[in-house]
Amino acid sequence: MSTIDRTDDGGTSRTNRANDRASGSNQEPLLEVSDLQKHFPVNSGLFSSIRFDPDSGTFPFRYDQSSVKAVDGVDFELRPGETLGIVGESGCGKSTLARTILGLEEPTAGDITFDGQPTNEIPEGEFRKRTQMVFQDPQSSLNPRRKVGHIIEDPLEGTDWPRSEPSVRADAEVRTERLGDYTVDATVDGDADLVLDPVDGVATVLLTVRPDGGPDDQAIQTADDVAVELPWGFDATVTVDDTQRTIDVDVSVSASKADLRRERALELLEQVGLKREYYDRHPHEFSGGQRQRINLARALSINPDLVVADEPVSGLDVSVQAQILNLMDDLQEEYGLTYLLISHDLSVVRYVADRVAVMYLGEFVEMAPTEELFTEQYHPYARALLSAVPNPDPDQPGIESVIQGNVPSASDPPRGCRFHTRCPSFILPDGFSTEGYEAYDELLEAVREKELEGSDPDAIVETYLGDIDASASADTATDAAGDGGAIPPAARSDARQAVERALAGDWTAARERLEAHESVCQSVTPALDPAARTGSESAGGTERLTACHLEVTDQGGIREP
Ligand SMILES: Nc1ncnc2c1ncn2[C@@H]1O[C@H](COP(=O)(O)OP(=O)(O)OP(=O)(O)O)[C@@H](O)[C@H]1O
Repeated sequence: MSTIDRTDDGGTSRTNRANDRASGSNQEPLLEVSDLQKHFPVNSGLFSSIRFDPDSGTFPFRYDQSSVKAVDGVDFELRPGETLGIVGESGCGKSTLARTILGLEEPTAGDITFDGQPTNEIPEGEFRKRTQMVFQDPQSSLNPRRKVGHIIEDPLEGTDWPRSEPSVRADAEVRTERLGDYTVDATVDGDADLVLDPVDGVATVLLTVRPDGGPDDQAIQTADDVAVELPWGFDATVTVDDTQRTIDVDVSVSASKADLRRERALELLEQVGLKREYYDRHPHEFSGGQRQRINLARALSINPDLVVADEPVSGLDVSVQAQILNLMDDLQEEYGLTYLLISHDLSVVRYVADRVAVMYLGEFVEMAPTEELFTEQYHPYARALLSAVPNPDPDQPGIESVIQGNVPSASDPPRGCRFHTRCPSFILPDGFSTEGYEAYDELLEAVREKELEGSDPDAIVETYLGDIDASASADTATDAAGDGGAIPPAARSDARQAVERALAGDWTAARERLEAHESVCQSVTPALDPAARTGSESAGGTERLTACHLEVTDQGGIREP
């Protein structure tokens, strides 16, 4: 599988710019996401939600309220001009996170703040103007029946750009060239904001006034001797008062809204490396890379602050991927864009992201500056993921897992650390061998499910834990328990008592007694906290965050499950 090489043309300057951005990390965040959750109900219809349950009392049915926990408690900040990459296996919740941030999905819980304001308090139109999404598949996200120029203009129409606000005062900022003693007075009529975005309610029109033809101002006798340069869409009427040595310039808007949108689309086509003549063509006349350029032009048309790109180069040739990523980088520089970039392809994220968040089953498990994460991963899942390879099958994009076991269901994620069922660094409780703990855990699971068979406690304990000590190797047994057993005596004794309680019908007490010896990986959900190990602080001062009990700080670093 080929990957994008960061050292190709432009790579060095990109790295430097990323460092510059990192050094600006004391800026206020553009986006703050706090404990964000998005759960989808498993059953949406009334009848499909009703489940047979003989334990439900007189009416043996219950309402199934289970849900897919697609995003389940995500926190992060994104600073202006920064690129945060999000990686994780297929189905871990990346797209749902992006869609929820942009308001395309209603959050189940949590807060999203954009430029200091909760997004649910920002008028929808205003938020739409400042955020855009670049979709995964440029083939399907471009309407084949429409001209690309019109496709690029869509967001402009959607946000009613340019907005006509004749009441907005317009200032003409005059640049004069070689005009000596002349005073230039400029007034702007009408909808100056049609052309230039008003800032703080004042539209600014830059115009350059100079003598037309002659080397000095003595040549100015009439308006014909004055040249005025204006932005596209403006006209100027010039009057020269030679006795007072004043040149009056009246500026008016000459273009219609449609003209202005068209001009903006043409400019954008050029900016994304396409020709103005392409305006009238249709999407099928373009290659995949060109279509993604059109997508970018459309996204940028309304000058957004935040662009969320979900698999923006998926399915493109590697060389074209690099061109598109370089273009995104250039546009970021030019427009001061902030990117949230989702990709299953780790080389893509490495190429453009300043920081990377690794996502697993709806949660972030590690977040770090890109190169530091790629150099050393602190979370076992991040480690496993970075040794995985992208799936080369274009019909099945996603990360082909090299991690043992299946991804657990997002509607019933494991307790504690969600990765513990597949974790190669699972923390065994004191005194247990691996085999001993697996047997103990099976007994605990049977008690949770209320599925113990038989009535003799000793026989039941024997069934689950009986041959562990015998089958454990001498080394394992000695190392694990220190007393020759693979299950510590206290746990074995508690198991016996737990089974007795269960047989007496007190399943809760039985479960709690067994849980007293549970691994911390199962009993406690690790928080995404600064890693405890030396060097957890990156060179740029950004903390490396990791949700793993192996990285617990002195202050605790755990949160309630
Ligand atoms: N509208 C929905 N209704 C129900 N479940 C959904 C919905 N959208 C997503 N899901 C589920 O939420 C989980 C996360 O899906 P999501 O598409 O966000 O993951 P992803 O990481 O983007 O995956 P991929 O890389 O394959 O696109 C999955 O279990 C998915 O089936």
